[in-house]
Amino acid sequence: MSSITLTKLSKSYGSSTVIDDLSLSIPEGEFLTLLGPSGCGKTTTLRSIAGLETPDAGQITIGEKVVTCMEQGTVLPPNRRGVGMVFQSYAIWPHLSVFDNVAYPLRRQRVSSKEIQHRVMATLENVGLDHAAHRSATLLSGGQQQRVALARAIVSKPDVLLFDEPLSNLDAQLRISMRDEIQRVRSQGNTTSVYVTHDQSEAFSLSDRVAIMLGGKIVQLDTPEAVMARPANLMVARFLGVENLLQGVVLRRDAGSALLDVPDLGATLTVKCRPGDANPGDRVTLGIRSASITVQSENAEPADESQYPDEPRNTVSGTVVQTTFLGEGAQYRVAVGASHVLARVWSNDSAPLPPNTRVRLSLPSHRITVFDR
Ligand SMILES: Nc1ncnc2c1ncn2[C@@H]1O[C@H](COP(=O)(O)OP(=O)(O)OP(=O)(O)O)[C@@H](O)[C@H]1O
Repeated sequence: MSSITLTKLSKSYGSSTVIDDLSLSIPEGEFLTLLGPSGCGKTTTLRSIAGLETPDAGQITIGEKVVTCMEQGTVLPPNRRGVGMVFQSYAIWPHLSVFDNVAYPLRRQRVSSKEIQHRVMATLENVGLDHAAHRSATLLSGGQQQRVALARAIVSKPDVLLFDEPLSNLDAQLRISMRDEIQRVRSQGNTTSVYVTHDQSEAFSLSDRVAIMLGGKIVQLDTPEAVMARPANLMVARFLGVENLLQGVVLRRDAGSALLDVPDLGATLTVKCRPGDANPGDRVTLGIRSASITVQSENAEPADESQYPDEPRNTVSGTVVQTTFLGEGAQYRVAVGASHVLARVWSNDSAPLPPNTRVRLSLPSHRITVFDR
């Protein structure tokens, strides 16, 4: 187990800056995910930690060891960094058996054959592949090949585990079982881990903290819950798929909340916000997820909202223009004022409301995020 520190890391290809003066500290034992859209520089950052890519500037420390320091010309090769890596493409050797694939890093370290036999079999057992030890690795399914890659990454008990989109080539079901496998293996050794993905659900389910990367920079570094609840800015909100983004103007400000005029909805809304987030006259953008909005037919009894006695519910009226049945619940596109609002209902307790139904939407104030325009 080692901490990882990146200091002022930069990398360009021609005129395109891929990592832009990036600094990041990952404490011992943490599972951190670099999450961002394609091309934002996640893989290049990960490969720089592994020693498979050389940055133009900056320093990387693993534990006490400076593994890259461009200012001093230090670049340790991958096999001297104490890292294990799992790639999207499995990267296992087709001409070797499962056993020999996993044994490979130990043989490079000149570990005795008795010890190799013991450690490889124990690791294969750990990932549920001991029965396949002597099969050719290429005869295994994609999911099993990725388990071989995971076993090979952990067999030498590295200080750090690096994962480059390891689930991308697997189908939905295998993805979940491999994700659980990574979580299990990781929690056994509590190895410091860096994981790269563009998939939010992977990032949120595995990580202690998530670093959102956009354009070669980390724009938000937080727990999964905090990233979901409070995207740092509008670009992060868009990347995370916050469906409803509305324009507003701040009318009034109290200690913990603000009253906003939202002409698109023809309504005023109260939102929770931090001091300094919104001042009277500010033009802002409001973000709210479809799943945070409650939908009710106007003919139904108003919902019991006593669980949030001090919470302004921001109720607005509208007309359903589109209903999409999602298997588990439904999504509604609702015309409110001059705008459309997306709302997601998770329950199948009653039949989905058909188009043209008049509805009440509740937009809980603590679920609305305010962004500078
Ligand atoms: N060897 C290279 N030569 C030129 N350009 C490169 C090279 N490697 C990466 N790039 C470019 O650098 C940018 C960042 O690549 P990187 O793979 O780090 O992004 P990413 O966020 O991991 O994206 P993805 O999820 O698509 O892999 C991309 O525009 C990519 O085309």
